[in-house]
Amino acid sequence: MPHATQPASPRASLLDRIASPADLRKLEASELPVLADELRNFLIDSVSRTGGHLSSNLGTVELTIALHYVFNTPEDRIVWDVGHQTYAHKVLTGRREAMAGLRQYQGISGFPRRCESDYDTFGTAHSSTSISAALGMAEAARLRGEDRRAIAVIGDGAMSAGMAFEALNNAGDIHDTNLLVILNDNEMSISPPVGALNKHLSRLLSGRIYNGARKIGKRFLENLPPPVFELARRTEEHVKGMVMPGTMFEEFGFNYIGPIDGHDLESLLPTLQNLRTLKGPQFLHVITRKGQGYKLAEADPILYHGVSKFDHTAGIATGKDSKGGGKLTYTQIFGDWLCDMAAIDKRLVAITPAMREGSGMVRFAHEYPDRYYDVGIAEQHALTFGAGLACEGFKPVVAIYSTFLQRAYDQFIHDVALQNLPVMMAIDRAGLVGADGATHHGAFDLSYLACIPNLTIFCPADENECRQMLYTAYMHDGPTAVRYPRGSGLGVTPMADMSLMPIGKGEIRRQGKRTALLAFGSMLGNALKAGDEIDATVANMRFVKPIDRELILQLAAGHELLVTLEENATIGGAGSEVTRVLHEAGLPVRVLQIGLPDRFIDHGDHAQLFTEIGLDVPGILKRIEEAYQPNS
Ligand SMILES: Cc1ncc(C[n+]2csc(CCOP(=O)(O)OP(=O)(O)O)c2C)c(N)n1
Ligand SMILES: CC(=O)[C@@H](O)[C@H](O)COP(=O)(O)O
Ligand SMILES: [Mg+2]
Repeated sequence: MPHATQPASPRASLLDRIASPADLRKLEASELPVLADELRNFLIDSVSRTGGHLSSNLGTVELTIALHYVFNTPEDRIVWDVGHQTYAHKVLTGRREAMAGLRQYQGISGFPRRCESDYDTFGTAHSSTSISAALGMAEAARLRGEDRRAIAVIGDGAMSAGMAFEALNNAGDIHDTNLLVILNDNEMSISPPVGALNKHLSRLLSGRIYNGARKIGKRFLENLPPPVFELARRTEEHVKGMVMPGTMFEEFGFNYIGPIDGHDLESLLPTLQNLRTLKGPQFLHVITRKGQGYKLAEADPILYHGVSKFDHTAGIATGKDSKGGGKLTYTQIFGDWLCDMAAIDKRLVAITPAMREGSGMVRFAHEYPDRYYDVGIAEQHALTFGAGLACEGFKPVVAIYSTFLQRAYDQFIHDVALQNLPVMMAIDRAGLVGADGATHHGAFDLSYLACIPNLTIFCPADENECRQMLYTAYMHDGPTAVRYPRGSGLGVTPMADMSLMPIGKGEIRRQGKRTALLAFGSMLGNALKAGDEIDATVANMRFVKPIDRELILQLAAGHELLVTLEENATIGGAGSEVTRVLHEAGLPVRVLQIGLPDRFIDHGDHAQLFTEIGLDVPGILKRIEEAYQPNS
């Protein structure tokens, strides 16, 4: 079954013949394993040049080929969950050349996007949306009397989210909806899978022998006329009930088939061909391997889940930090602080919704396994679970990416903040994240958090401030959020000692004239540089809530123009808080709000994106200069 391990061949002959799935369908089925080799080699080479989500893509090469070969795409709709496994799909749907610009500035996205191709039926990147979206498409076809299929391809990690179950619950109840759910089970999330669902899937895997026998039976059953088929199917369920409990997917009303080997085209093709003819909700369980065909990724699928550019013959040097360029990252500062804090306070418990590596919790998980909770892709549950722990006197720290916190908004308001519970959120990836792009930028957290009562919001401007703020937030008796960006900061080495910071107090970092720059968090560095250029006052505001009203009024009294700087949407963010304070005080000072514009920002290098939207130093200076123009 395993095929390629070598770098890309420059003359990938079958691949050369494919500009679209229509070309793919002209190949003989017997040629497809060779195509899979070529495609896999191409992906290894291509991702080594651009960076990207390697392991998941290598695991879905055969499945992608089989789906486009059997189904009439794009008429039949494939919805890829998360969409981090769509590189083979991109190549087969006319974007082979464009892969050179994958995740690069102005290049194609690392995820499916409707604006990129007709074959990208639904934009994804936040997980567990595929079944809902595909169900909507299947229902649209049914309502219009159109004969086409909708297929959701969802991973075992993504399957653990509540939203996937909400969709199953709905879909299994609509008997004549032509929905096919394909569970791509590689027994991995980003990290090893967790939870009872995972155990259920493992039990299904261990029932292979039974299922193998069942598959043969199914081929026979499918050739029977419908009434006899139905009777036989019920008999089969009865027999199965005696052998092993029904799969939970059958209990949800799906016809469950599998598990089958997702790298074996000889199994995949006939199974999909059969499924294509079946009506009603179908569920196919395929087993794949993350990193399949690239030995280094097979051996360490976590390291190769998401990679920067690398030398594919040597692989990624383990331990190389691709996010901070060799400097200490905010994520590492959080991870170290968490362990230090846990050592001095036994009440500390830490929660991650499936982001152990990305959130810097590997060491904590190892050193404090009893106080570590990976709850799966379940942001909503993570917050309310933390609230429950806090009710009983524990001190939960929920580490969460800004973009994924969007999922848990009501849980934070209703379960944490309203009850004033001391749940601390360590919000990583706040601001622009770079190559993942619009779906992953932490663009909105200040806007959606600033309006919530009881919450204290910390914006560290450098690494040491981050450590001290994490400590201060943890010690605070109420809900707190510390937001910090992806990667490294100004390079200020954190002090080992931890001390409380005065809550709601900013500081003046540079005294100048005429213009005052009010920097929030990650914008301090550029504010100081811009301040030097024009001899402006620079304040490190530190808090968005409570905001330092006294400092704002003081700056307003001594300057002609206040400029707020934040790596968050300008609308509703920190700058809006500043203008609100000034408005309430009745001060007619001019304010220029600089932050993320009112549009979704694409992927690309962080510095390029900053230049594009004018958050770099020249951009800031230009906006200030314009503000002083007579008619501005
Ligand atoms: C709502 C949400 N939370 C977290 C993530 C981060 N994330 C991306 S892929 C992934 C693991 C997905 O596992 P699985 O669905 O099994 O796919 P695999 O990576 O194994 O191919 C996670 C947690 C996300 N994309 N969306
Ligand atoms: C697809 C997904 O959601 C994650 O894999 C994400 O790309 C990780 O981002 P970081 O690289 O910033 O951890
Ligand atoms: Mg998986």
